[in-house]
Amino acid sequence: MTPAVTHRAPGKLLVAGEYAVLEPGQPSIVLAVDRFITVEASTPGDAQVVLATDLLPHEVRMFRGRTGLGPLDRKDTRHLRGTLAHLVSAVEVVDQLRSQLGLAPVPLRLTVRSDLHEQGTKIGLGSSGAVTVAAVTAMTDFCGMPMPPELRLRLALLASIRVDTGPSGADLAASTWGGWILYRAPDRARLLRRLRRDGVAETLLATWPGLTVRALPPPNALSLHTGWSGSPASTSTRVGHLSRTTWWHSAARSRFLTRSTNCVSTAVHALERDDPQALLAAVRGCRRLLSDLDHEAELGIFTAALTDLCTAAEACGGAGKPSGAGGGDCGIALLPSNTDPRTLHRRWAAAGITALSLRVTEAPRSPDDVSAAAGPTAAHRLIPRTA
Ligand SMILES: Nc1ncnc2c1ncn2[C@@H]1O[C@H](COP(=O)(O)OP(=O)(O)O)[C@@H](O)[C@H]1O
Ligand SMILES: C[C@@](O)(CCOP(=O)(O)OP(=O)(O)O)CC(=O)O
Repeated sequence: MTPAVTHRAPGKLLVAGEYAVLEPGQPSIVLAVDRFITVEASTPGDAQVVLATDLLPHEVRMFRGRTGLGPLDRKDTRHLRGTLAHLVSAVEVVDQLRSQLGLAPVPLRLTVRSDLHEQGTKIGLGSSGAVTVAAVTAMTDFCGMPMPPELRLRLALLASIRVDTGPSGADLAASTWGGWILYRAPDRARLLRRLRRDGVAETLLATWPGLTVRALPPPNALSLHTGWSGSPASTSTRVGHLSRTTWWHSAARSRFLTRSTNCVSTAVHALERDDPQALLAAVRGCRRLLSDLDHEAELGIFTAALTDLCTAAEACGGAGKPSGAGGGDCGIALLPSNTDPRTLHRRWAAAGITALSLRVTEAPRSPDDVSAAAGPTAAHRLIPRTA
């Protein structure tokens, strides 16, 4: 029996560039934190595929059909489009890749444990991205086809866009590499069309215009703090709403994209020069940008808790902003390292915000380890060890 393989992928926080990063080629800064989703890939009992996650009270046994996975018990059908959508898509993408490489599907059990939820409630650390990266990595290792990070990111992106072409994939990049990351997204709608036309293997190795991943140096003189607003928020609702507004089709959108690019560039230069004051100014700029977007497009980004979170960070001499789509979930604050964070945490507690004890995960050893530019040169790495 093939030995079980376990992989854990970290959650993420967005430092700069949210909403703008939805546009292919627009920059964002994302970082990975030390809360994880863990996926074990192992040999199942009597079904071809078994998915077990702590989000469901029972495991779901499945068969492999001509068009993908189906549940053995029809009562489980609803889970395939809901809670299990990302896991199912990850399995189907790896199955398609193996089939295109002339390899048989591998009997598979995936067992998932999430630390990105509090009592079953997501806290906004990118659980869909982390579960996809962890599942793809555990599966490809288990099947004897270990891959370099850039191919794992691409497989995870393909799995993700089969569920929804909306999300940028910034969470996938942070979960794949860890540390502070500069991320630009590819055109997901175009990728999905290509995936349907050419299949996984060919799409995986094509050039993906717009996609960039680069490691950034962490700031040395600032501490990072994360506050949980206590309420979960639906990112897809906000992103879907935005694309239907008149704002989306107006000149205001291109002004927003230009301002966002400037904010991210200022933050990147501040990180590269290790200039804490410049980074704080850039993060305050990101807060103002999101606030203007909120007013213009009426997205409900700034809840009372998220506004309090930012105000408290600035009152303590730092900078704060929502992380991601807002409306709830988390926000971040950066404080000068010589500032006692207890004042911030007291202010947050008074506003009903929970300070989460999170640290940035270890970064890639060198920026050269991070490259999403893998094209056809990576083809040989697809050939599995056991083939
Ligand atoms: N522990 C888990 N097990 C299986 N799937 C998960 C798990 N955590 C998240 N997911 C997938 O991610 C989806 C949640 O995505 P989303 O609402 O975007 O949350 P987040 O903001 O944390 O990414 C779930 O519906 C499910 O498909
Ligand atoms: C709006 C965004 O640019 C940032 C959203 O970040 P969130 O952290 O809100 O997303 P979830 O991981 O689903 O919680 C959308 C995106 O980049 O996909």
